[in-house]
Amino acid sequence: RPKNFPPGPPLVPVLGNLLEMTVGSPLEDFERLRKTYGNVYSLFFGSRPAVIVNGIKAVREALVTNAKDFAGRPQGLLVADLSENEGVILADYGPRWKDHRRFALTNLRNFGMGKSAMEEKIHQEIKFIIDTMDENIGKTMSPESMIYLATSNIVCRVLFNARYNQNDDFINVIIKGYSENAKILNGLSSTVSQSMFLRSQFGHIVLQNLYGAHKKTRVPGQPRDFIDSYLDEMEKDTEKDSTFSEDQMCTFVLDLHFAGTDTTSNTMLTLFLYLTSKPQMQERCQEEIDRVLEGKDQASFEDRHQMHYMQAMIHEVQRVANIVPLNVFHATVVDTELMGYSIPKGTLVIPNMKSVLSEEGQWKYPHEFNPENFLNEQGEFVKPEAFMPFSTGIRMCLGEGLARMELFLIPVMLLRKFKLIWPEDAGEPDYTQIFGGTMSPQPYRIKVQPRSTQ
Ligand code: HEM
Repeated sequence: RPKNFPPGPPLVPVLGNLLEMTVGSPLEDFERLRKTYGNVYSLFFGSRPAVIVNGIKAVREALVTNAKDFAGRPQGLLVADLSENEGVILADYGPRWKDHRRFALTNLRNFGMGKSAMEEKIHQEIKFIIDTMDENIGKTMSPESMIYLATSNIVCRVLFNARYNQNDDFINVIIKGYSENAKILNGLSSTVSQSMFLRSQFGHIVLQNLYGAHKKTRVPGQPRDFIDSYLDEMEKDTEKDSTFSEDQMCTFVLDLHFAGTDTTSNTMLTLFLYLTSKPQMQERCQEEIDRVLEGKDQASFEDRHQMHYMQAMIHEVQRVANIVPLNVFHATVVDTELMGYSIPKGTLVIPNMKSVLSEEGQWKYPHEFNPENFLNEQGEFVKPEAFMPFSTGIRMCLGEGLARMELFLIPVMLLRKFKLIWPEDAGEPDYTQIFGGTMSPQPYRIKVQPRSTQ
């Protein structure tokens, strides 16, 4: 270890600390090592050093106080190499990332994020979910593909001004590939061919179908969606060192679609798992929803301020679901310091989000599922500082506004109409998660009944 580098377990030649890690589920290893070496420690994956950052104090010092120093993405990991530093999620800190992040934020807002225009897009998709659930009344169903389709379509409406059906190629090829891709996004395991296949398929679909069609029908300066806007930007920015290009656009659009679909749907699926298997909590949400929405056709995002328990339930699910458990890996862009240790430029940095989302001292009930974690003594919704499933600092999730709208409107509208029942023959609910770059719940089925009050 370099001088004043964070401590860690002894190194084995060639392997470094790889023998310390359990393949497929390193989260418990990270927690065990934290107890021995403290909140900032180091591990060597082969010869590559990594610093694991735990607990709110250290995570904030890295990602907020020293935000720029820690805003890079590791280079030389398999998946980052494949995307050749394109897109936004894995792009290293620099002009290309900055331009595209700014473009994404501006256009998400222009196409409705945080506004009623986005609520409308979400409500249109909710109608399709309700139709699917109506068709399944009295039966048991797996909610997985229904939820994936809805979250994918909400992002597609913004990116391409389009939605897809269950049988479209787009959904079959892309969405099914995501569960594999999520596991390799951080380069933890290496189904590289899968990722390459996915990227080339997606590139093909975007370039051949969407891009071509957009080019023919667009009116410059009057963008209908992200792709039109990107084309405007490419025309505007004709300087040699422009960071906007056709190739770049493909990865960028894939990034936004992937980031917006996989995370949101796995969170939503976890929410439905808890709502279905904890009927008393479900009923308490429904009482609140009925009271606040009385006389209204549909919920609006503003209604959340009157729905303290529902909000607490959603946030508690996000806390325990810990959907992006090791964040997206960061890297230092200069020689810097963290909690008194020296961290050289280019070091891989892994913020361990679980260590914050269940940190003792930050939560009333750090180790159990309990919406009271987000309620004060008056029963009002409060958000503790340690709630950071979207990360924090200058690289934090740029789709939080959209995700929060979906995570509120979809369950509220469904709980208003349907009772979700844990099937009698389903056995005990299994809350253990499947580990990956994005965590997912174990597959489960629900039984759907119309609400008697409706
Ligand atoms: C529940 C849903 C979501 C969760 C939990 C989530 C979480 C995260 C996390 C932890 C990061 C890494 C931040 C960092 O590196 O410090 C991230 C990055 C990102 N997210 Fe999300 N996200 C969600 C939904 C979305 C949605 C809906 C979109 C867009 C449509 C989106 C787009 C992105 C993008 C583009 C990045 C990369 C930002 C950058 O590198 O500068 N996410 N997200």
